[in-house]
Amino acid sequence: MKISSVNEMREMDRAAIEQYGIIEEILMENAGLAAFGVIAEQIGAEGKAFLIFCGGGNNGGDGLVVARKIHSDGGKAHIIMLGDPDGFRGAARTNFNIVSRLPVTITRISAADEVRGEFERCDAVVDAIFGTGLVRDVGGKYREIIEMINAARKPVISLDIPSGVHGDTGNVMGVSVRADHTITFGLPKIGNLLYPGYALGGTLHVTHISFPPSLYRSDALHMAVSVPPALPPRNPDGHKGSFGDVLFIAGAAGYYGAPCFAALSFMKAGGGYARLAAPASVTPFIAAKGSELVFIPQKETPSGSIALENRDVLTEISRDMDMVVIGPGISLDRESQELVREMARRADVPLLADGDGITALCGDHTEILRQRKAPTVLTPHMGEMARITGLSVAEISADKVGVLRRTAADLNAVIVLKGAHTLIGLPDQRVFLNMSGNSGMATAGSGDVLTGTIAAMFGLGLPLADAVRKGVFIHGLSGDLAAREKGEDGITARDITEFLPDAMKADREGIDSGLRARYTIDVIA
Ligand SMILES: NC(=O)C1=CN([C@@H]2O[C@H](COP(=O)(O)OP(=O)(O)OC[C@H]3O[C@@H](n4cnc5c(N)ncnc54)[C@H](O)[C@@H]3O)[C@@H](O)[C@H]2O)[C@@H](O)CC1
Ligand SMILES: [K+]
Repeated sequence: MKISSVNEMREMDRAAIEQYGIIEEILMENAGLAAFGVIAEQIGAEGKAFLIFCGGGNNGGDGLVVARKIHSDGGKAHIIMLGDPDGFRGAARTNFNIVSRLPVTITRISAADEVRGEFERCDAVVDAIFGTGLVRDVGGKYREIIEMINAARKPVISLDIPSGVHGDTGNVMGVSVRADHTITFGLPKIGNLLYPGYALGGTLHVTHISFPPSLYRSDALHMAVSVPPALPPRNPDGHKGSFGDVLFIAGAAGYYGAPCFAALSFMKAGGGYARLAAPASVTPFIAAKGSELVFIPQKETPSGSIALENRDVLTEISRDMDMVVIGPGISLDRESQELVREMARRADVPLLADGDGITALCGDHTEILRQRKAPTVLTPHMGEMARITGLSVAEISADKVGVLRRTAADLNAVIVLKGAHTLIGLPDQRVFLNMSGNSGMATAGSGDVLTGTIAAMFGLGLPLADAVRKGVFIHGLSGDLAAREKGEDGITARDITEFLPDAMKADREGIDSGLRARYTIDVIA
């Protein structure tokens, strides 16, 4: 499913109206009707009392449609007008005129306290205060009302997006409604799916409000929920080289975990042949944990990191590889950092840089990436993304998708921006949002497991961009399977690695309905 920005959704609304003559009243009716469907299913309508908080824009207009439907189906709708109804235009005005003639209570309030007592008498709250038109931080009576809604402990249904969440970022503009269900219109907006917005929305439902598919599936929409292609079948006649031959250049004195998790995860996720080039003195420690790996002990710097003088041998080996992974635990040693850059210049096979490997390629050195002929994959977390782009974390957070899109295109790299709902940016400007995974995976070494998993997907034969998306998905699935067994609190990188075979099996044989529901977005009429 595609994901839309606020502007793209405005453009779709405009196109629906102008190109197809689907007038605004129809769109708003569809929106309200779908929302009412969820309300009827979750709460019921007949004999139930609802508080419907409406702002002064079209989101409020949607709320008025819901109020009409509730009334029509035998429920009690009490509309609380926060905005000025004189400001309603178009379809919202039409709906306000209708509800004004119905025996529906409309209370216009200037202070939150005026409705404090109402919450006790209602069965559920409809949040139609702000939608995609939210432009500044929420304050004054709006803030108080939102805090009151959250404190009331009644079921809350948000229309389009929880009021207070920004549609393009998922960030909270001062304060936000916390909903049990959100019905979003047309397509999910970025803010419905990025945290914290995603978590604040409860269960997300999408209705296409009768847009034709040519609009909501348009190629002009660059962002989508990541649904990676199926795993290629394993060749029954294959040998270890048929499932990927990957060189991992990783590790330093004191950093045994990262190289070990990266290379072992590659094996656990179905990869064939992992060669690990780690400092000679570190190799025996890793070998004790992973005798399945093939070791290429490296000459060391005085600090115990991989020395630059290994570059020719590593370049030679890289020629026969399907992929080179560089960076997990490689340290910030000056020589090792230079080695990363040298390998990025020299490796003419796909290169995946992670951790300290990314650091080596930031700042003035990004030019090396632009000049690479073979594909590059980078797997930064937010801090590393800040280093790559020269922006602050706050600046990225204010436009995560835009920054990712521009950077992937600029560096001609596939960039995995790690976090809850990891984003994958491709050089052709497309951005995918991954739905698997959980908070327990925010743990040391988790990124190294991801690196190995992506390499394995490539080794199994998926094209690079698909392999990256699949790797991100399988990594999250593995974490979800681990969490189901152990709970989210205690998951370690080792658990994520250990569950990779189960994740692969589940992916091949069918993911159970509980998890599948979490990974897909509910579409309603
Ligand atoms: N054709 C369309 O455009 C459709 C739009 N729909 C609804 O329309 C919504 C967008 O409508 P609008 O663009 O009118 O915007 P909203 O209804 O989201 O809100 C805009 C209103 O809130 C005010 N506002 C913004 N931030 C504020 C703040 N921090 N404090 C106080 N007031 C603030 C604005 O001045 C404006 O009056 C969507 O989210 C969706 O719910 C749906 O009806 C479907 C069709
Ligand atoms: K809302």
